[in-house]
Amino acid sequence: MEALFTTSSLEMPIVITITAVLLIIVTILYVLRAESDDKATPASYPIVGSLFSFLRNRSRLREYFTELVIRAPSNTIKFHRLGMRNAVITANPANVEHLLKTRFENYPKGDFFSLHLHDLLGTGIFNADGEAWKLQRRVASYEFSTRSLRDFIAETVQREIADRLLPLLRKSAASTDEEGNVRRLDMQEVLKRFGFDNICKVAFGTDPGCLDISLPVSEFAEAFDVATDLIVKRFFHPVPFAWKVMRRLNVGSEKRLREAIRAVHNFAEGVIRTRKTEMISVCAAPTHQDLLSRFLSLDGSVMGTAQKGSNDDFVRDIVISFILAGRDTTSSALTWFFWLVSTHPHVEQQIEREIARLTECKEEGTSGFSYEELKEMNYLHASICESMRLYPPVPSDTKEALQDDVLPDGTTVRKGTRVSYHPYAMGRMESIWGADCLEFKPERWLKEDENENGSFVFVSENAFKYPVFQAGPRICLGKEMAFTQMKCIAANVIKEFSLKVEPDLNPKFVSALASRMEGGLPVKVVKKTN
Ligand code: HEM
Repeated sequence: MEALFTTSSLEMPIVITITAVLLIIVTILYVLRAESDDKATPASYPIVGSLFSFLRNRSRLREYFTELVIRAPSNTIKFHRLGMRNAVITANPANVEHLLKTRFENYPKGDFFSLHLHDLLGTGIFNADGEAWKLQRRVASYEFSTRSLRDFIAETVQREIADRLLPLLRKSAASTDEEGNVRRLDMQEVLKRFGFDNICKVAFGTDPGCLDISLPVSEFAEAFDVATDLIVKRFFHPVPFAWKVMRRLNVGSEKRLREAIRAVHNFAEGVIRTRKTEMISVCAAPTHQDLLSRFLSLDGSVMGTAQKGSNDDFVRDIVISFILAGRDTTSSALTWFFWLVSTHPHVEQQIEREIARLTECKEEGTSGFSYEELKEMNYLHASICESMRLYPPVPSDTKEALQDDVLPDGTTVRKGTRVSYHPYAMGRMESIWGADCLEFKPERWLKEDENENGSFVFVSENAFKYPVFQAGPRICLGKEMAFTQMKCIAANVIKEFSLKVEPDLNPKFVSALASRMEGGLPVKVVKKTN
């Protein structure tokens, strides 16, 4: 009895104290939240920041951010998260121009991004700022001149299409199951393999032969896949920087990542050694004029100004960066494009008409398309742009402020803040695209040709309203190459085949370094009769 009495006499004050403390905390949180100066900021609390909002929306973060920025009065939100720096996300074109052009020097990729990707990319262009970036940009730009693009289409893309892609699709069209139905093919996987073969030829002059299913799967391609998937996980870990501890202990995903990176580096270093020997034995005249040769031909002193490690490591990093930048972006764009075309038959018909018009004067037996013919395909160009508006291969991109700043819409940015622009949200904004912004309408990119009755020409959109390829000094270096390659594939496929998707397919947009369709794009390949 006495003991009981003693306990309850102690319990009461404890309960009261805990309740009072909780009430005070809740009140402080509420007041601080109400005092937050921001427009459509996710609910934020001291110390934990917007952690609860993120946890609640963790399975749909991109959609959540899209809703928030579209709702925000100036299409910009601010937040912070436990253990992370303050962050801003904007879908305001004036802010995007400010970040990517006007105050370009104040918004590099920054340490946060670079730290996460350094093990795989080192100081390659995709992960570099300052002098290292400038040098790579200047040297690599020759690889993307009009002349190089013309050769690239004729020698690389057309060959991959004629020798591998079209035979694979013909085989698929003829392959039936026990009930006589055409078997389905994962078009996303096919396009991904095409992209990898292609970019390896541009960067290295080597052909991993991923699209040739008679060859064994390339170890390099496999290791590259594992390495990129695992390194991206570092950004999405629930506990920021937990990956660093795992890396130190060499356990779990970090152990597998280390092995995959080793395999990627070994392969790249092997190619570099072979090429150097070739260059010496043919008196410094490289047999291939690809990115690798361009960088190996540079004077060591030029490289020395831009990098810290050995020249060979630097060249290796550069080449790997290019493979990463050019690998999944075009396949992602084309996967969504083919799905949209197959669900919008009038768009497919318009593209067919455009191809027929351009090929009617061609000599009998001439196959493929020249660089000039591809340039004239305005409707196809508009359809690809329209598809990337709704499904951008890079749905958002982040910079880091070097100094305090104020964005054109008045948002204050503290030094070290991570500022992202959001092409995915921007492609869905009425204020930019009008009331029909959620519809797939290639026509919005076309206007009547003043010189030719009944013809239409493509009209590009302001790059800061449509930053799908980024914009300003760091605009995607492979933009023209990507368009020529995508148009060449699309025109060849649509000319010969229809890709049929299940009518009730409701694909999910997921993103890592580049976006993709969850579960792939299963299609029935049907050969056209014409
Ligand atoms: C549809 C296809 C493509 C899209 C939408 C796209 C988009 C982008 C974007 C948004 C960036 C900026 C990324 C960042 O700084 O974080 C970028 C950079 C870059 N892209 Fe592309 N890209 C595509 C295809 C290609 C291809 C085929 C190549 C060829 C090699 C390529 C090479 C590069 C390079 C080298 C950079 C870095 C440029 C720099 O930092 O100066 N891209 N791209």
